[in-house]
Amino acid sequence: MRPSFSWLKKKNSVEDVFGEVKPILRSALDGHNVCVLAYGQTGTGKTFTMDGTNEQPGLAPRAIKELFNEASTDHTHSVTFTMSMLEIYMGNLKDLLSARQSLKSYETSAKCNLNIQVDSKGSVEIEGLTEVEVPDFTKARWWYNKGRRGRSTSWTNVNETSSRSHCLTRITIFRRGDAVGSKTEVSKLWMIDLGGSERLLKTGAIGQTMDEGRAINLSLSALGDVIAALRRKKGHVPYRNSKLTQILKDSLGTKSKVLMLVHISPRDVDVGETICSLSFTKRARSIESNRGLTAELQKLREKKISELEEEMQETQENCKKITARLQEVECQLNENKKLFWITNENKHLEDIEKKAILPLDNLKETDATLKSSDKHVKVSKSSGFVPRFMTSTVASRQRQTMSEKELSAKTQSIRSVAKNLTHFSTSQQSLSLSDTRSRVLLRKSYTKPLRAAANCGTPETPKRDIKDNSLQKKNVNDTSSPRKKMVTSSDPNARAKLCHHRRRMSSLT
Ligand SMILES: Nc1ncnc2c1ncn2[C@@H]1O[C@H](COP(=O)(O)OP(=O)(O)OP(=O)(O)O)[C@@H](O)[C@H]1O
Repeated sequence: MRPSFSWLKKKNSVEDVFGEVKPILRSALDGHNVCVLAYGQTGTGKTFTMDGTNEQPGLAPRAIKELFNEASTDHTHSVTFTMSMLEIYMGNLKDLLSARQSLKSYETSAKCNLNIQVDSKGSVEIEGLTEVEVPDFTKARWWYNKGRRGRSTSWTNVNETSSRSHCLTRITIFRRGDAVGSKTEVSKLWMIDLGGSERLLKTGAIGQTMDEGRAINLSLSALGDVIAALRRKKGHVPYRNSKLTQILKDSLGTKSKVLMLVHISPRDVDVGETICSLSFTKRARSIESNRGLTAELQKLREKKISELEEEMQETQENCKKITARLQEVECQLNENKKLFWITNENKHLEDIEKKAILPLDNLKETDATLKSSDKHVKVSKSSGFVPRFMTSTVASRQRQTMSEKELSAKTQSIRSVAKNLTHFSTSQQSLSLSDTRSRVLLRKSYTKPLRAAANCGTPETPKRDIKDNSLQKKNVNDTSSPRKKMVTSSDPNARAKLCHHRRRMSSLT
């Protein structure tokens, strides 16, 4: 079950890895806050890399030793160190160097749930956390081993001694110049063994072990969010989303230096987790630091960033206002559209009403137009100025005669329909109907055939209309027959209204 680490031993011993860590320790001694993180899938050797063994010490003891070595070579400053160790277990802070740290239960331990404070300068401090002075490497190593023993571990499918928490070791460096009146510079070196990111199904974690795994995954994703915000140079960095990021607030920002060691598994079955780990660290790597910038340039850069942020906020507010105004205008437009349609509908109905009352006038106009076009054709023909290619052939003359015949048939049919309508409008006026809607319906049913006759291009349709209208004409003229035969409509509503009027009429006569 356990992955093989023989390849790691050969190619990357802890000593090789430490070679990469060394330069950043110098920065810590120079006054920068430094953070060394061991990140990766569970069981890939984070704890081993950080702690090591007695024979082969890990990065943390090596780093502490290196700090003492460097400090001893600095003859212009006096450097002292203090050390603290804590564990973030299920969102709680546990002081690993406290005298009572051996208590396993988090409820009974007084040194649990320590408060995180940020001072006016933005420096993070953990209230009540044990801070021991370490005069030399031997003492420091002793404290470190003590702290390690207090960590919470559990058995999982992947790791027999899986760390169920994040372990943070802090070395605070006090550096004071030998000159009289010189100030003490304080910087921090964090060495962090992060809990392993894990797929709960794979680790087979249940109960409390599963909750621990979930808590670790949550805080790792909070760390990912902070990294993403720093990378995008967002105004707001979500440090407060987890205890881990709250504690590291002053050591993960732009003024600090971060080194992340990624641990991956060599097994094929872990390729998914390996890709996740690598893409996480790729994002972390793309955070731009202020390295190489002078203090003046840094100030300018920060000023510019805050200006741009303000501008962005202003633009966003303007954008909101414009969107609201746009919505208002859209509402107004819809109302206007509705009004327009209502008005137009009424006008349309009025037009229909007018056309139905005066169909003969329109007909006369149509007739006159037809006659004038006839005249025009005759004039053009008699003038004799038609070019040769425009003179009609026998076939075209035949077509023209046929279309003239069709046109005259149409005119005849329109005239007969109009006559019927005149009859109808006269009788309708005499009816003195009170319901205007039924009047409109009646007119509609009569103007339909008229329009159909005028629009239809086929000669059959007018014929049918003529037939219908002649029948209606007959009914109108036939005084002996009852009036109900006079009007027919396909609309059942209109029929009902007509019956009503017919009853009224019969009561009158
Ligand atoms: N380079 C190595 N050489 C020899 N053994 C190793 C090496 N790295 C890890 N191991 C062994 O593999 C096992 C798992 O390693 P370790 O506990 O350090 O993993 P981890 O990533 O810290 O896991 P978790 O996240 O679950 O705490 C341990 O028994 C450890 O001794």
